[in-house]
Amino acid sequence: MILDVKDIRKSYGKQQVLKGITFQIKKPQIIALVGPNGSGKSTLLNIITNLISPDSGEVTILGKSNRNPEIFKEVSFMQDNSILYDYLTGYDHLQFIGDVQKIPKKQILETAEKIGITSYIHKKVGKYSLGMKQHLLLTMAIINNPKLLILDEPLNGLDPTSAIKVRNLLLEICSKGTAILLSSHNLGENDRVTSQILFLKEGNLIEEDISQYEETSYILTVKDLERAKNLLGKEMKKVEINNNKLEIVPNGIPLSKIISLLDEEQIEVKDIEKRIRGSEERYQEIFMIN
Ligand SMILES: Nc1ncnc2c1ncn2[C@@H]1O[C@H](COP(=O)(O)OP(=O)(O)OP(=O)(O)O)[C@@H](O)[C@H]1O
Repeated sequence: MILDVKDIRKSYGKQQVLKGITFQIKKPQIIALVGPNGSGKSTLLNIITNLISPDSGEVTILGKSNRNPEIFKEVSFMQDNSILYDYLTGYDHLQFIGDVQKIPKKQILETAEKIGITSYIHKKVGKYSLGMKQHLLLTMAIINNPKLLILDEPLNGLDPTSAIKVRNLLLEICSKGTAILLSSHNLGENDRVTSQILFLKEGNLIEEDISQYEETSYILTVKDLERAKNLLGKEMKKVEINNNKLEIVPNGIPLSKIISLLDEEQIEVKDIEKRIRGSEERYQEIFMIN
């Protein structure tokens, strides 16, 4: 077991932010923690990493209590950039962690190279852009090759190129045996890297596998709707007529096959629209946004 969170409760004054949060991470995988602003994501991550105490409940990481300082050799937490010192360089920050955790300089420089911060590593952090700070924070979080990596909004402030790079890096780190728990508002990005989502709603957790609800569908404008529906209905997971268009959930059957089936019956396709139902749609259902 990598992470075992049991019945965590936390209130600030009369506001009950977490009402009994329980979940586990059993194997290396990427899990996203999702919820509206103020839903308690940071509070939960801060409790898991023992930065704040819960009112009740327990967190066990790799078989040890999260209050045991030993675990932080194998767990990293990437927080927001307020923990950085403007008057120190990126390398100063990395060296500090390296000294505390006895990480060789070579490993520090290799990690910096991998993330792509080498060109500005000796500049003062006060001169860094938001994206450069995010990259430094990520380097700081992974230099000890943690077994559990916890990231609060890792893609915040990154341009698309950097976000893709970080996403690929997270997938690579995970494939080498690190479990990753991240909070993120970027739902489309989450779908690309995560296998599981923890939706935090009104202090409770709704835990879901993305594969449960991720679905590709095609909306086809065709000449002969009924005939097309009867033809494809036998082979596809779902075929419906909505607003004079054919909605198809193909269940793995490629679009080219759909087109050729229709073509064989001389049914003309005038337009095709692809829709991917992912965590964004699920988020709307859970948090009832119209
Ligand atoms: N130290 C504190 N004292 C009082 N209330 C707090 C404290 N920290 C957080 N809160 C309140 O607890 C709730 C949850 O805050 P938290 O920062 O955990 O949410 P979040 O989901 O991380 O939000 P965001 O997406 O905006 O970062 C909010 O209503 C917040 O105002």
